[in-house]
Amino acid sequence: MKIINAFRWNEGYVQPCEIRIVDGVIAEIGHTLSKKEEEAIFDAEQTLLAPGFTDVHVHLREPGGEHKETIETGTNAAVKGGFTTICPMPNTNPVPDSEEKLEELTEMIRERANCEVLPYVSITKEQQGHELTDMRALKEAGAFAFTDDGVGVQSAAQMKEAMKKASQLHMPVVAHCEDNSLAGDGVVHEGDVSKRLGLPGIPSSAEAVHIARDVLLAAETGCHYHVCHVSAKGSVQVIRNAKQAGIHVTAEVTPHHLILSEKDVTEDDAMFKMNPPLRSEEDKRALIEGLEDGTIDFIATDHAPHAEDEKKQSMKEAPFGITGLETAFPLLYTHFVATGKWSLGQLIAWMTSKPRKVFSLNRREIEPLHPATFAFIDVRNTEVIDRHAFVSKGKNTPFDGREVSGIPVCTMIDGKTVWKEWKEK
Ligand SMILES: NC(=O)N[C@@H](CC(=O)O)C(=O)O
Ligand SMILES: [Zn+2]
Repeated sequence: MKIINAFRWNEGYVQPCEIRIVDGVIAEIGHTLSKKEEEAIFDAEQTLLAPGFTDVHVHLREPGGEHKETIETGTNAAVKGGFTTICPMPNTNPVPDSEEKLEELTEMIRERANCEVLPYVSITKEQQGHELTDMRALKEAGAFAFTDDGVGVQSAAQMKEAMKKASQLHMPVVAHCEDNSLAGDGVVHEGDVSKRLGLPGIPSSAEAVHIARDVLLAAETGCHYHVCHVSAKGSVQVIRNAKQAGIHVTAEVTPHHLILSEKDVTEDDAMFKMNPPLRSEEDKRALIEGLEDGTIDFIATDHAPHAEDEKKQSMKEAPFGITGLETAFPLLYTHFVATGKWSLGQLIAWMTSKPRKVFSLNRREIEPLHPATFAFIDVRNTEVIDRHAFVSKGKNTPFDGREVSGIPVCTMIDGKTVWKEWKEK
């Protein structure tokens, strides 16, 4: 039994609060609680309490890519960033595409993870786009959802078949939307930046065409269709129209697509290489507007760690992807909340209740009977992002050197402290 003494966002205001935790669960909340003598007080140093964040799009690289990240280092990065639930993508080696492989992965997670990890499984075997996985068996083995993230499902017929099965199983199909015939060998957005740097471009249509195709298939099959990392204005328009037509489509956007654009890509620097690429200022504005009006449902990081030597290569050579777990909240807080564009409540919802609702996960609120699973945020001090200080193995970020506030300094899961930056008094 202990009492946390902190602040929380409540009915539109930041208010001081005290929370009594009994057996890892919130038992009572109030302005000042009457304390029993034996109760320990956890003084949260005037930090702000949020429910632990949920990120439904991360790459943990284990098995097969342990030089980039492991379940242990990736979940450490998660809890350092205030995340307590993360969903790793199946583009690992091997791909979790069978019951046995999913069970092996689940066992690794049980042994090595430091937060809740809900693994995706693939839509097609080895994510090759040839043969569908046994979706029913995978659901029964505990899959979170189906996706071939890392690549788009190129065949419309195959996507339709997958959606039909997923719909019968009441499981979402989660899509990395990219038509390879349009994306070609592009490495940056096709537009100003590809011309400026003389690099092959990925047009916005490579994404929007897949989304347009898929929302029609979702309408036909009744499937819950979720779009990964939306990056383009045309994609937002297609999703908005589909939602208006009553199609069950949901979507996520990353912090980097909300904060950066092709304008920030000033040289051939692979720290700015990710898929989908940073697009135009107009696209960025459409993403922000789409999130604000509910067309885009929530934020996901697409945490994509890579090794230093891989990302040292040129744009043409280096792999796509940047890390996100340790920088997401501070960047978004600094950029949108500290500037008054969003309320703290909006940002917290886009990182907790909204993704959890879309994927039918248990609610996480700061309310009695909910688990004591929190992110403690320091909103008074600022810090400079130092990629070398990341606990993730991936140091690949375009945000190195940025000054931020809103820093997660402690994370608690079921009443247990799993990450803390300040010293016990
Ligand atoms: N987003 C990326 O740029 N890269 C991801 C793959 C993906 O999410 O598409 C990766 O696995 O590295
Ligand atoms: Zn992807």
